[in-house]
Amino acid sequence: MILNLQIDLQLIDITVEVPYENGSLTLLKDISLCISQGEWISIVGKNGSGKSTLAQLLTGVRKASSGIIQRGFSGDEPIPYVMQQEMQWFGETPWEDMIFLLESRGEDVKLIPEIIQSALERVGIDLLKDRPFAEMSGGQQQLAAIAGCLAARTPIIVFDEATSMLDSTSRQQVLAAAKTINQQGTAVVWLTHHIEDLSFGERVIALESGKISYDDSTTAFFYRGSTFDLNHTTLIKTPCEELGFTLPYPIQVAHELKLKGIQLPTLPLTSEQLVEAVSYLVK
Ligand SMILES: Nc1ncnc2c1ncn2[C@@H]1O[C@H](COP(=O)(O)OP(=O)(O)OP(=O)(O)O)[C@@H](O)[C@H]1O
Repeated sequence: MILNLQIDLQLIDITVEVPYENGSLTLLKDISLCISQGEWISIVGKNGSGKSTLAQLLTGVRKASSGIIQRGFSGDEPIPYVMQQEMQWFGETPWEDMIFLLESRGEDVKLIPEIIQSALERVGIDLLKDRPFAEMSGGQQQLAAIAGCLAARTPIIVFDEATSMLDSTSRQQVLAAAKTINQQGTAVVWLTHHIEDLSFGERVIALESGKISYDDSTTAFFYRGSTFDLNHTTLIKTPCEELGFTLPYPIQVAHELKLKGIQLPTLPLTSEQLVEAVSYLVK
């Protein structure tokens, strides 16, 4: 595998077009972005904005019509792609799949069982190691995919609306497992239209009609530019609101407090962070 850990994965002026009726349809236009090793990037956009097309481009499932992709630290192996459904496996069970994955990456055969067992335990599905994927739930399959990445120490993984169909417990399990591999150094690209998911990463890229309309920090996405008049009418919207999404509840509360003249010591993204910021004020 060719890996250059110093170099970002770069998309430069990428356009994706498909044949449509008598001409062509542009799905992505002038996309330029860099992904660094170990980053967690959230890509957000409404239905049809081009998120899956971008995910397919990053994972190599789809080719660009024009532009350049420099794979940098992500190397030349296929990038794991976790979706709601129709995941691709090399074996019938997690154990078989991970054996294939590690052998194909040249891992020492004697160490493979221990590495797999440890990865399965870390994401909490060691008891399902011999269960056929066809008999596993969507969340269990996603955890199996994450265990594979953990075992193989893959440099990057792409999640495309992966948790949309999961109940809240499975969703939290998948997000926590994704955070584990990210902390271990795997870059995570998390595509979603669930605005609450964005608090897991520090950077947000927003897509609108196949173009990048925002690429900056998560905090700025929820707080930048927001000003109100005395009737609570928004004078300038945040990038999140500009995109047509409602601010998550803890962030709405922080904006309301600011409007009432109460400045929190930090800008919270989650309920837990809001509680912490308010507790600091009332100490
Ligand atoms: N092969 C194709 N031919 C014509 N239109 C296509 C094709 N593939 C995708 N599209 C259109 O391109 C747009 C972007 O699709 P894409 O699946 O990337 O969006 P998305 O942001 O992932 O949407 P969603 O959140 O609904 O999954 C959509 O309007 C879709 O209908």
